[in-house]
Amino acid sequence: MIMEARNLGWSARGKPIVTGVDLVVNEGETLGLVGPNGSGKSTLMKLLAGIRQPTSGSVLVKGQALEAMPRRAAARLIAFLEQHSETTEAITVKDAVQLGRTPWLTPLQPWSAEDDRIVAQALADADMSGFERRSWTTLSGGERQRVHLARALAQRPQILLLDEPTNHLDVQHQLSILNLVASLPVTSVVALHDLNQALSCDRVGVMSGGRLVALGAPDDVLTLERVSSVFGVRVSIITDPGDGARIFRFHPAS
Ligand SMILES: Nc1ncnc2c1ncn2[C@@H]1O[C@H](COP(=O)(O)OP(=O)(O)OP(=O)(O)O)[C@@H](O)[C@H]1O
Repeated sequence: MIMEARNLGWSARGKPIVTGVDLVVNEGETLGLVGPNGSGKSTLMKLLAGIRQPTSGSVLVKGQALEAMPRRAAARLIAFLEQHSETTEAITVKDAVQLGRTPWLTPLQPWSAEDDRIVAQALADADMSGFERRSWTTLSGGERQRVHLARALAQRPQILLLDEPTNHLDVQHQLSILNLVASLPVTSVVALHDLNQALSCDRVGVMSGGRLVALGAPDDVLTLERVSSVFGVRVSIITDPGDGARIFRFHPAS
């Protein structure tokens, strides 16, 4: 286990938004988080990232309380791609990705050729090589998303927390980012809206009404009954004749 949430909760002005989440994240796995709008996925991700303090319970990273961990130590372990990331507008793509190295730089260990290499690799992995000198303001929504991913990769974390990383991306880049995340030697927690994409995660957690209502292997968790009741739709499954994979189709409930 690399990360654990124990009875984790967060309330806003007394209103519970995330309640009683117990979650063990296994080292090396890709854990998908799904759930309807407003079910608490982003709030849970922010709690796991340590940028929101729990109003109950705790998050442990490698057995240590995240709340008590110095920011730099936490940033060496965890990188977070937020759903609505913002970056200072005057910045270039290279500057934005270089920011990912910040937790690793010290007066005794200043910027080096190794940092240049890691930044170049992160840009290549996010398919943004060649954009280094471009100003952030000139990028499209999908390109911005890929720069944010490159920044998170340049952080060389042990845990990647990605909140809707495929947002704004064309299908080719959606697939390449999910394949990349699965192939990296890191632990990933990924909030997703596409349930077909969630099927390819190692495990899936389902949020509903601020609670984690199911957790396990995708086929066990994403049953027709659960998808139908949690998302309020009628669901059917078709099988891809090419590889036998299951594919969800959704229909209005009535
Ligand atoms: N600071 C806040 N104050 C009040 N309510 C909040 C606050 N932050 C989140 N909420 C509410 O908590 C609920 C959960 O929000 P959250 O963003 O975690 O959901 P989500 O599952 O990520 O949704 P989506 O799929 O739409 O991104 C929503 O109803 C939201 O309006």
